[in-house]
Amino acid sequence: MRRPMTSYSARELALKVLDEVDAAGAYANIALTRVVAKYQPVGRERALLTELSYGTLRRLNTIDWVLARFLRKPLSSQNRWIRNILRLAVYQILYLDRIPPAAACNEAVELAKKYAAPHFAGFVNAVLRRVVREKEKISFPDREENPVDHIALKYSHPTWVVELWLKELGVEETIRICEANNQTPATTIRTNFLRTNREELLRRLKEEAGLPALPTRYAPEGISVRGFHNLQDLPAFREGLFFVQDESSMLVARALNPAPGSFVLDVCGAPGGKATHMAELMGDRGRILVLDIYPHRLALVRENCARLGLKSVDAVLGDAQEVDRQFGLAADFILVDAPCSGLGVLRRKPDSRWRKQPEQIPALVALQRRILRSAAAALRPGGVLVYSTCTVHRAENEAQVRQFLADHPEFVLEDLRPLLPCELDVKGTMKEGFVQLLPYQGLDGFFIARLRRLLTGGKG
Ligand SMILES: C[S@@+](CC[C@H](N)C(=O)[O-])C[C@H]1O[C@@H](n2cnc3c(N)ncnc32)[C@H](O)[C@@H]1O
Repeated sequence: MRRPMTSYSARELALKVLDEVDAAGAYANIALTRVVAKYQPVGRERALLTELSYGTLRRLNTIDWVLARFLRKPLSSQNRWIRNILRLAVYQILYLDRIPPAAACNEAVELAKKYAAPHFAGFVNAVLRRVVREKEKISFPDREENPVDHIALKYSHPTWVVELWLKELGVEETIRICEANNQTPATTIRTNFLRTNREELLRRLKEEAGLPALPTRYAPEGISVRGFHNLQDLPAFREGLFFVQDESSMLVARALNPAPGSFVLDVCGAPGGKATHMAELMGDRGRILVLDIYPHRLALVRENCARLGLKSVDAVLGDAQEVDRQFGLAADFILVDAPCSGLGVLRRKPDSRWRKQPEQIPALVALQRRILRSAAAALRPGGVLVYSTCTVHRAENEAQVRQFLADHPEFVLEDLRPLLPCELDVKGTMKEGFVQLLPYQGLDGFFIARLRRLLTGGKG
């Protein structure tokens, strides 16, 4: 067994992750990977490190609001090590029952001495002891009087995201989504049906790595793995037996359901999660052309195809807004897995909710509209187009598709019920041809719409 290189505790390593994110603007997953590579924590310490750093980042809004109650100077003007030491300790005090509050306080005091200066010890101790004493008395803004602040502070989400969901979904639904976004999601993998089957892969995962793995609920190729694991290090990964992918994402290829032997355009296709899935569903027969505007992401498509043993996928540099000029009426199936605001995958990336800005959205909506219009022109009459996003936002999803249909009478929505499990259909829209998947269903928040180009002219 690998031994830890150092005697750094999980809390100290979590502090290093928080500091990289706060001071250097690093992405949490990259900062965590760096810290793990350098200090090599193992087993429970490795799991606790992830829990502490990701948990603190997810709950940042709540933690900072709570701390502000106990500080005279704003948190933003505190010494940056002290700021993150306090955040880390408050996360443990408020959310981790298994860690005694005294242990969280004591270690915070030691970290303050080591990373800031010995004179901070008394201050850190006093603030945290007060948080422990008074935590039961903390009351959030009233839910009825001020639902935006109530949800943003209690469930730690940006105010603008809460406002958007409240307007579209109401209080109950918004709270359910925010709660789900604060849970650690399982990792899911997709069985490569061309090389193995799900039972066999489950057996290998158990035998080779002792992984607690279970079949996923909705996608017949999916396997859900709990806890932290270096899946990429497994022989089964290197042998191309699986691809790491969320279950929602697997359902997109199933909604398109391309026939073996057909020509498929995947116009925003890197790194090839859905393209490789489609190739597997097609028995690697036919041709799938993946476009993307980033060469380094296209290289990942090729790498994934090589590992999974797929020959029917080509990856080429191209702008999805211009496919109409290159492929007039040639494709049998088209996937538009559009760039989007990503509000459906906040549970996956703990710091992503704080990085997004509402000002970015109008340009995305306009880009999606141009991509859809251009892609549609490359579809043969009778062909099928699936539009998908990983967001929960009407303007990018249902409204985008409705606008497209208004502009393109030669397209109709097509019933998704024959293609996707009906238990997913919480809003009852699958018969109309689209579905909004939500994180509280246990998968990423995706939108999927299936459209068919009529054989002749328009509807009227
Ligand atoms: C949601 S991701 C696609 C994920 C991919 N379908 C998969 O399953 O692995 C959106 C992709 O669109 C690409 N993209 C953004 N603007 C584009 C454009 N104008 N033309 C083509 N691709 C674009 C991004 O680089 C990104 O890889």
